[in-house]
Amino acid sequence: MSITVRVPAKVNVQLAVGPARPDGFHDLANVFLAVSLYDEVTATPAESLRVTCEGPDADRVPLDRTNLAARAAELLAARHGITPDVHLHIAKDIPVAGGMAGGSADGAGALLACDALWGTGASRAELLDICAELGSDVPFSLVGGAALGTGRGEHLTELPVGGTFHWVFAVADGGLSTPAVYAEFDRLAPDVPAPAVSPALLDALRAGDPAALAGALANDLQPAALSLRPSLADTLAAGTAAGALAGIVSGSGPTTAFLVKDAEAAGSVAAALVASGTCRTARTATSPAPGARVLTA
Ligand SMILES: C[C@](O)(CO)[C@H](O)COP(=O)(O)OP(=O)(O)OC[C@H]1O[C@@H](n2ccc(N)nc2=O)[C@H](O)[C@@H]1O
Ligand SMILES: Nc1ncnc2c1ncn2[C@@H]1O[C@H](COP(=O)(O)OP(=O)(O)OP(=O)(O)O)[C@@H](O)[C@H]1O
Repeated sequence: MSITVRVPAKVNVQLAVGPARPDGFHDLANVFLAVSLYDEVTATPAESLRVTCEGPDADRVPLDRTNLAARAAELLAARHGITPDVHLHIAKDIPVAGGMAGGSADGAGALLACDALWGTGASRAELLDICAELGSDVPFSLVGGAALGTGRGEHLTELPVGGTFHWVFAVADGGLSTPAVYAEFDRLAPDVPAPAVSPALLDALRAGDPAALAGALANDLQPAALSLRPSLADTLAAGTAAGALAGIVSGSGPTTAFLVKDAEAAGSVAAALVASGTCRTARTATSPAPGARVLTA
């Protein structure tokens, strides 16, 4: 028997970053929106813990115990006195190291798949607790939809969304290291206030109004990502010149996200971005998307 779980990528429509904390993390006001690009994680009983991966970026995904899917299986098994003898296969469609929480998606997906396979019956609260242990973005991968993340991003409050938003994602060559981007943020902005969520942004989400959301998009990590990868400014310029309502670096980058008015605009902006030569490829998607879901039982 196998269990397959589908998990979405995310974009941060607001990422307000506070000062570095004593534990090295930063307090955030992090407004997550799940988008319709998905990884699938399949869990199958095996002799021992094993991870495999397929997809265009599969060669950049670690297959050892550092993979967040493997770590999720180990954490759940340890809590329930089980040996994590499972084969986890990742069908990867989310850009790797792109600021779209691909590794986090696989962690949440493996957790849900192993819970179903082993019949551990973990409560939602226990699953969210394990997700937070795996990484700051992992609880949102489980929950999906739209949510405000506080603390280091792991404390979630679900948010209402009044319509469908259309996006184009420009995928860059190579990745950016999340810790390196936060370190560059500290270097560029050593004195920052406590992070606060924007009421205008919450209103735009609730109304499902793309023009209002475009005016409220904000990512405090964007200057740091641009400092480490100056060519991202060309990608942002190409997307807005092609008619996007707004462009922003997705999370810690280097993927850039463009909000567009409808599906037709998404197609033309994606084509223009590819033709501009400022990105490796462009993907279209919509939001909100559901969180981690079991597909087969
Ligand atoms: C940039 C975002 O993707 C926005 O959602 C997240 O804040 C990053 O979340 P993540 O990849 O799950 O990050 P984690 O695995 O928890 O942490 C990786 C590293 O990122 C930095 N980090 C992460 C989250 C946070 N609130 N403050 C930080 O400073 C720390 O250097 C940490 O060691
Ligand atoms: N299942 C996984 N898929 C992809 N990368 C993984 C996975 N598990 C661990 N990693 C490691 O994590 C690094 C970051 O990959 P990931 O795709 O999660 O980045 P990201 O989308 O920028 O994350 P975030 O948006 O949460 O900061 C990779 O370079 C890889 O070494």
